[in-house]
Amino acid sequence: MIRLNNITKTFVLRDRTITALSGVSINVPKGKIFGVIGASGAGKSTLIRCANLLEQPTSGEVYIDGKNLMQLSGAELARERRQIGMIFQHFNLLSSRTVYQNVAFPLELEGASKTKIRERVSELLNFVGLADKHADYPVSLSGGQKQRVAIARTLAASPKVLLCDEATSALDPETTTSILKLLKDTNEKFGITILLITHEMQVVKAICDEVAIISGGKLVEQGAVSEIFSHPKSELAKKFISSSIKVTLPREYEERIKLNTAGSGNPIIRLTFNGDSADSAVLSEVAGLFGVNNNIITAQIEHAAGIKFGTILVEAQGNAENHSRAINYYKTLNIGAEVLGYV
Ligand SMILES: Nc1ncnc2c1ncn2[C@@H]1O[C@H](COP(=O)(O)OP(=O)(O)OP(=O)(O)O)[C@@H](O)[C@H]1O
Repeated sequence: MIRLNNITKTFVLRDRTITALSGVSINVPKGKIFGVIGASGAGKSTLIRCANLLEQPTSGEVYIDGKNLMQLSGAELARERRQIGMIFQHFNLLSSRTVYQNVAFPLELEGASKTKIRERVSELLNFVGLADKHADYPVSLSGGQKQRVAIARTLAASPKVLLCDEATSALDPETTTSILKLLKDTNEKFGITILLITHEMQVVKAICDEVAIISGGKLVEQGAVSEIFSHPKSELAKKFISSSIKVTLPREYEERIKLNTAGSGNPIIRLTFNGDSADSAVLSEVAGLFGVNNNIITAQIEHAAGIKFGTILVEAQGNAENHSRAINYYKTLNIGAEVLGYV
């Protein structure tokens, strides 16, 4: 549905030339949600803006639903762009229009009848959960509500494709979750293909089917989310994945490890689960097999595209010989086991 072919974009400034994108190709199948992740300055915004030619690539091709946008006349491109919705980090609502009038705007441009507008706007406001706010102005809405209006407005034009430019970056975590759910519902209910850019692996994990990782304007790695999470190849992919897992040893344990210079006692072990790890009741297994009981200190286990991964920090009890047997056993199950110290 969206195919960016060997896209290069250079910006020529007075004193230098910036290569924002260098030979980037991505292919987003119909009905999928595709995430592009990268750090600040990686080229994400430039890439998504190339997808509807808000930014004209220096070279390469942009196909939407089989049409090469770069070969279209101005009028044809304008028509095609109506099929490509876009939502932004800062919502871009019309402040002088009510919620209803914002959502009605694309339909008015199309010349739809008042009845058709009324029907469609009320359907969409129900869909985004804002039917009761129809007469309010954007200024009185929360960030999440504004983004809901922006999504409803974009859907009013019945797009085939939705481009999301850091759509949740200005929102708190709870609101982010609800907007991501709304995007997923939009994808499922209307079959809309979504291309989104983000700097957060949480967003990719929550709703994307496929992901591309970019850095310095180049594509580093791309594939199914389940594949990238289970077998990340690049250092950058590994870094983004670990940044979405925030498990740290409580200070009290750090102090105790520092004080225990003898290196004996109960080991504190970091168990790391990735897509290759056996999905078994491993903590009770090691208790049964080796007499090693584990006291869970802290843990974060996540799911992405059917893959379970994450980290558990445990204090292992029992004797030293059995600890190393248990550690070897974890390794046979592809569970990372690192001793952080002893308490
Ligand atoms: N209009 C422009 N003129 C000149 N340079 C630009 C322009 N737009 C982007 N760039 C440069 O291109 C590079 C990629 O920028 P881009 O905004 O695409 O990155 P990004 O990954 O979206 O970053 P962020 O997450 O900070 O928005 C940066 O070096 C940026 O300075």
